[in-house]
Amino acid sequence: MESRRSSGDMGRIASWVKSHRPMYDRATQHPFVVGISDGSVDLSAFKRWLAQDYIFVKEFVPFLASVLLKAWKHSDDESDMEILLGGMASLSDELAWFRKEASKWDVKLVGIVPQKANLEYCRFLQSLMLPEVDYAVAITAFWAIETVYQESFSLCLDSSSKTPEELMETCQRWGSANFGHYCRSLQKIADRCLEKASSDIIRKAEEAFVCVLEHEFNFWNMSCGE
Ligand SMILES: Cc1ncc(CN)c(N)n1
Repeated sequence: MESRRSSGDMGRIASWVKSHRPMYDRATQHPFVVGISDGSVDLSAFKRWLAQDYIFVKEFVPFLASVLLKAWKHSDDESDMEILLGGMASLSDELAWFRKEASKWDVKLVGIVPQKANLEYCRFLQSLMLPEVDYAVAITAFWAIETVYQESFSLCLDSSSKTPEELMETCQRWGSANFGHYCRSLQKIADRCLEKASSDIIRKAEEAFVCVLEHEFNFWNMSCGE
């Protein structure tokens, strides 16, 4: 994949969102999410997503720990640690929320087998945890993973959406303005790291971004039962 220079005042991340727009939209406006926002979602798909995402989030914790470790070792800005620690605290909250939500929907979380798309996504996370993966690459992937959920679930909070009341809490968790602010902080960190990165690291970060979009799309498809 060719690495492009970011154009004008646009940061590297915004330029990638622009140049990969079709893939970005495919990941952030998936029929699963559109179904939540227009009220047509199949509740069995929602329950499948809930159980599979719980498995994913459990894997996401060590991934974020590896990003934190990289920030501690390589970041030149102390506020990165603060932002990432805040992210770790919300993951702890998120896991508790999954358990509560699962009991509300009568979804079993124990003994659930991860499906293929989930396994592949978790394997990708594990590959990014390796110490040789640069901080700029890992933080770009982290930003992308959080942002896909932010963009997706914020769709369901639009004034024109018909999101069912019982799914509003799910949508607020990732679609809220607060979570949006957090994602923009991650984007700033990623842009700052990429500004100083070599062309090889920039190329790897762009590849990681594209891989996240692909995995997120597959994850939604899996949730729909495809
Ligand atoms: C698959 C997936 N992608 C992103 C997120 C947001 N942390 C999540 N919970 N699950």
